[in-house]
Amino acid sequence: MSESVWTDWGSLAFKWLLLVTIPVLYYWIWSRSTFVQLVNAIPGPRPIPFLGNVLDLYVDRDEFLKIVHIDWIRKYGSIYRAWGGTRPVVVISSPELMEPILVSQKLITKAAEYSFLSTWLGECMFLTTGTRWKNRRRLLTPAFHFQILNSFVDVFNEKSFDCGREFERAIVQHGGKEFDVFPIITQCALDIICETSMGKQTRGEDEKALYVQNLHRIGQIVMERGIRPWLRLDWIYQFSALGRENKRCVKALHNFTNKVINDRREALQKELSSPESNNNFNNNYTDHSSNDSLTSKKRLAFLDLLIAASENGANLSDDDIREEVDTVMFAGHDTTASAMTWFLYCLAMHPHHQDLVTEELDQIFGDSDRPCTIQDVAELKYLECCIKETLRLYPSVPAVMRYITEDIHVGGYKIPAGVSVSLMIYGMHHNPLVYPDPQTFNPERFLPENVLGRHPYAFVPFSAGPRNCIGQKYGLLEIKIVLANLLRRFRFSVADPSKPMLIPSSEVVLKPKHGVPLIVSKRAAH
Ligand code: HEM
Repeated sequence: MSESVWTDWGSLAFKWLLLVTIPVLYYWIWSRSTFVQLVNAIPGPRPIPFLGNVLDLYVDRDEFLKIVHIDWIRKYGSIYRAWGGTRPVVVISSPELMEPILVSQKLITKAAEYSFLSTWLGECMFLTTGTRWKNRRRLLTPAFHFQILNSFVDVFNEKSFDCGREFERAIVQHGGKEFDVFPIITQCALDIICETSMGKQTRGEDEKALYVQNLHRIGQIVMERGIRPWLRLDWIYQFSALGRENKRCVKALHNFTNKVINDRREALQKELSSPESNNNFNNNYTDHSSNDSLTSKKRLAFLDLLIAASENGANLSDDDIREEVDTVMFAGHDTTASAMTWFLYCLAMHPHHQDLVTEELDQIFGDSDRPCTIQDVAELKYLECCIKETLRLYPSVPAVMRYITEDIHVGGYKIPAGVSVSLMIYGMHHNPLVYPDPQTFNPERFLPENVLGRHPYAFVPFSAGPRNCIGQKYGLLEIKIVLANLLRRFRFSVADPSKPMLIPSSEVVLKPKHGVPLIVSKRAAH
């Protein structure tokens, strides 16, 4: 063998040695850094080099939820850490430890994991931070003012009556047997957000079905990407099957919202150019940061407010508008649809509590078919307890995450800047130290006398602090009116009440993995 062959072999072996040695050396130095030592001072599952705890979490979506929200909290306590490759996440599940992070005016930056949503939602209010977030939040807050919400009550009633008619059709179609109620409720919630916040929209059934299908899939894609660290890298992700599917879903979702915006612009143009128009639209847009303007001018609903703002000099491009519309279309119906579906499921599994809700409804409405009013809503106390207990057991958003921008101390540990913190709403709501017998559906937990003494951050389905849910009041009002109208007319039950309660699938919004099959029957005299 010639000398040059040996030299080639030698240089190849040397290159391989370097290729292995450099990452190992880098990892060894990194693992001794103060950052890693501080994170590892917090208890948590044992990580393996380079992969961290990824293999522990390479499981099905419902199994994932059980591991991170139940098993590891039980094992390591209300604060634990886990490694997604070389990225740490500190996981918190007690009200005392969550409070300082939720109320902080500084810790308002979303964790890097949210960037998986950015091909779809761009730099919308939900994802962005700093001045951009503050400006957007201030611009959009008036669209959720109680005067606006009161004007939506008719739509909430009308759409819940439509939903009732869908249920009647489905009862006949399924011969009185079980059927999945989730699609019917989702349709109702989507119609409501389209008609309230987006102006009157008449979107076709196929179009809406396709939107919901793509939305559902993108929620799953984001979770799947989150538990595969190699897919965090955009240049790998975009060529992967999941990345290509992501692109297809986003295109379809944007098509839908672009049509929503264009149709509304056209409708407004027609209104403005009609002889009866008194050009209220542009006159009604004001910078709501001044209190005078709050009282002096009529308010605009969400999309009208965005369009008016862009036409009146606010710094809002067409993409900016689409991103906010995408966010509110999704956040404003997927969350309420999930909450209403889980509610019907909980009452179907617990007929005694359903009886108490219907007794309350019968006292207020009797046999009348009249719509539900804001005054009725205030009287529906037991219904509200059941809604809260549903949101405790099945919070539509199971966790919120923050990026820690400066070192903080929580629970006796120093969390260094650069870490992601996950605030486990689902985990805390199921933590036996916070709620005794947490798996049991018990709406009495939310009677005023039983709430006394409970930590104010023990129940946070809408998050809390500066980045809480902007649509909280909207969502609760919608849920109450729709559910009141449905329970006035229908009874919900399950074929086999002895089955254990369903475990949800961990997605951006908590979903029933295989739908929620219920038996729906018409109540006597309704
Ligand atoms: C059951 C109903 C709802 C639940 C449980 C819920 C829950 C939440 C939670 C937990 C957050 C904080 C997310 C985070 O920090 O990552 C949030 C934010 C948000 N929600 Fe809701 N939501 C609901 C309904 C709605 C509705 C009806 C709308 C709009 C019509 C809406 C719009 C938003 C927006 C725009 C944000 C981002 C706020 C910001 O970052 O400043 N939500 N929601």
